Amino acid sequence: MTWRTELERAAARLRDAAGAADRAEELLVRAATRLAADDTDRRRSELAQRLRAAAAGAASGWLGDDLAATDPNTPLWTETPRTGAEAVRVGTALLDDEPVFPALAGLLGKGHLVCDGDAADPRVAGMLQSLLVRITAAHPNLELSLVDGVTLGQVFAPATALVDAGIATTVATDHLALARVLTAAEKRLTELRDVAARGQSIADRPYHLIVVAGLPPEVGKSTRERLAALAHAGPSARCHLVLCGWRDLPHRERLPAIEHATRLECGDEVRLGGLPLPVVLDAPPPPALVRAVFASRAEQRREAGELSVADLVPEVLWTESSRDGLTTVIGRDQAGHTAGGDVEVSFDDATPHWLIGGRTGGGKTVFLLDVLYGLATRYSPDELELYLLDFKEGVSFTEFTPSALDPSWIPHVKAVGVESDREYGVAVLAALRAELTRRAGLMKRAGATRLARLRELRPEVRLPRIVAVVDEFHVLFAGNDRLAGEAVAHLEELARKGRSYGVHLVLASQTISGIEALYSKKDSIFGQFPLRVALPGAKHLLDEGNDAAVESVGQAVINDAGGLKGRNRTCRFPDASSADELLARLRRDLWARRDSDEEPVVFRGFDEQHLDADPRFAALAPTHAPRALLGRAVDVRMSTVGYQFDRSPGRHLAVLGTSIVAADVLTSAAVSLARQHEPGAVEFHVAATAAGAEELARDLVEELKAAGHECRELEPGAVLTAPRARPVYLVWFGADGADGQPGTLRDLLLHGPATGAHVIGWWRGARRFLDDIGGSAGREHVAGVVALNIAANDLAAITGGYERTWDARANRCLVIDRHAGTETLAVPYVRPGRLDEVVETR
Ligand SMILES: Nc1ncnc2c1ncn2[C@@H]1O[C@H](COP(=O)(O)OP(=O)(O)OP(=O)(O)O)[C@@H](O)[C@H]1O
Repeated sequence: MTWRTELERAAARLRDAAGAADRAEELLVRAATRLAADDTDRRRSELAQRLRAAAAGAASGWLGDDLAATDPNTPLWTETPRTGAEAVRVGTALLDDEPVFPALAGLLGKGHLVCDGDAADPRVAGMLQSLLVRITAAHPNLELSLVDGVTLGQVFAPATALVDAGIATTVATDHLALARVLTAAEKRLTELRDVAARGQSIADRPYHLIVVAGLPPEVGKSTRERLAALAHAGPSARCHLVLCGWRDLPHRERLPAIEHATRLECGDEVRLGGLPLPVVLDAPPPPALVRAVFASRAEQRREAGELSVADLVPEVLWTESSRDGLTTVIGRDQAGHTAGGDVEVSFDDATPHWLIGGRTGGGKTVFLLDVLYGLATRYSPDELELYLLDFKEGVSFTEFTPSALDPSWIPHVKAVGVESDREYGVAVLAALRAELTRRAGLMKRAGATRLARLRELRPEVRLPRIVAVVDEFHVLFAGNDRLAGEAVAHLEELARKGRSYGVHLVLASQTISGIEALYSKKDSIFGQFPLRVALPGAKHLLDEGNDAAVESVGQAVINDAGGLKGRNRTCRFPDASSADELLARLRRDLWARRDSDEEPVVFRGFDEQHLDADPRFAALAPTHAPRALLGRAVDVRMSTVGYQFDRSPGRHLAVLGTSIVAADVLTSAAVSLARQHEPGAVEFHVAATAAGAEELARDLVEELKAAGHECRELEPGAVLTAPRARPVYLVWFGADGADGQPGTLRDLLLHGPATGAHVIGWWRGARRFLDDIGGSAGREHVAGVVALNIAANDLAAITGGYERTWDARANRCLVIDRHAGTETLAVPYVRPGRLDEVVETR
């Protein structure tokens, strides 16, 4: 073959390989006719030059220049090369041992490069290193997976900076790690293909390049077939391979075909694709250049990739309308391990409710904080209200409430439960359900079928969308008791109707059983949560067969179709837990714009409640219907729980249980009653027959006297016989045994109220109390009971013998008013510091 034919063919191959050197052939033909036949050398060099120029057109700058001559300070490209620049230089074509033009292979955007030699061959190693520098310098948005089963990662050692910056994965050196690379690539591929199938463009997604410097020795048939399948499907999903060491071995079955590939054969001579000329592969680039390129790309990526909560909040606060839904940015798309576009999540007709799952420490709290700050900055409190419930130990939502250090709060937040009781959770759900009913009524009357329409018809009515977050929601179902039943009923109703009325639920759980609990309750509930957020360790959250998952904290799979395969989006969200200052600033900005000073109700299950801190105590004044204040109800507003005294028979109060908290309840009752009587109008008799209560009784006497009231301390033996000149409250610490005069006690219970005499007594033993009041026949004589640490069956005996579910626990009491027919779970008022002193026993 003459050199001319060779060059002509070379030009043709060059065009094929690079796809953009089509002018080369044309130039060649023109040159050949113009030049004299005997002017061989000149013609040859001119043709070679033209070929070089043509090759430069196909792969210029970082993709085609001689790296040995490239200045390390040459700027990296900041934009992905245009379509048509798919060629990259791998070496130089030789003619008569002279380098004539760059040898190019079509790679990103075109196909794969497959080489029979591996990185154990220094020629291949040099080429790979050079290729990596070229591609890294030319592509700002690239994902790399590196595999080296022959030099144990040595060939990629210079790329450590890329690994550190998350551009490349850790080099896989064995077949297991290779399998992981393939699994990740397959997932990414499926995800992108699904996006494309939905008609969305994937042109802005990063390329994924898998560079295999040599296959690990254990690689079997299935891995080879997976590689071939990836090669087949890869280019349409921006995935490309550089596959070295791909050669048939003796006594092994033949390798599967790799489609879309340019072949590189590394025998004595190196041949590239159909190029008829031998090729000398690129040598390793100068180390200074490698370092400069990798370090500056890594730096750029780190800067671009840093996601902050600031990226989630709008520049101007509260500009959005929630008429048709709520939408916020949660993070950046990440189909692999590099950053992409913003990912939005919504509460709207398509995704009215969300389900979030992930293991402990999987980032659930941080994800929720990101969402809540994103929403609270976009929508004003007239557009959005928040109810936040957390059933575990933790401080997740206290972030939104006033504290000793920072009096600000997020004005959208109506109620926050931290380590809430299930009862509190059920109360919040019940309140939301009542709101549904209210909205349903409004809609009916207005003739609207959608919230958006109702808002148009009744602009004067405040109708914010409501988002209720329930963290560790499965706690609600624990026990499978009456409360669990109520919780399920509320959740079902809210999930089913919330969409129409603008009430949205976010249920989160860190346990598999949490999700299963919901699933097993009723399929219908589970199906009402179309937006699924799978954090690391999430199980059973997505559809069977949808195995999308993330492993690193800070990432989430977001699926907007009830977990359906093909609707996953992998995203990265910022770490709100390391943005204290920013969050505090946002909170204060939002707070400064509030138009109401109503603080969120904060229910912390472990908090003591103090009478002095209750504004309703401060507001007490003399009245004809005095009410003893006893504690704060476990309800949405944490209402004050009281017990009213009037002249009807049985208006007495018995506090039952061995806990010293009973003494505090008595004190609160007496002190609050004292405020409701003019001094001199009533008398307080205080008796302490329970050991340990003397001091408390004395303190009470002091306090009542200081308030100007008549107050007598009664001695044992004279408690029931002391003369009563005017209406009297007998505050009795330790009434067990009725001071040896149960008959007198019964008489007082029966006739006292008519003359203004009421007993407020602490009985340590429930059975003793029952005996003292004359057994079950005397039940009606004491209408008020505060149950502390007494057993459910004892309480049942006192109140009427039916089955009850009282679950005695520290810092809770059950306030029963038999006349009013009410039973209220409450946190009793205690003396400050009381809970630090006592270890309650049942
Ligand atoms: N997006 C993120 N980027 C970086 N780190 C994060 C991110 N999200 C969470 N983390 C880290 O993980 C830690 C645990 O996160 P988080 O408290 O949200 O987990 P969790 O799932 O709520 O755990 P638990 O349920 O045990 O409270 C955080 O303190 C934070 O350091």
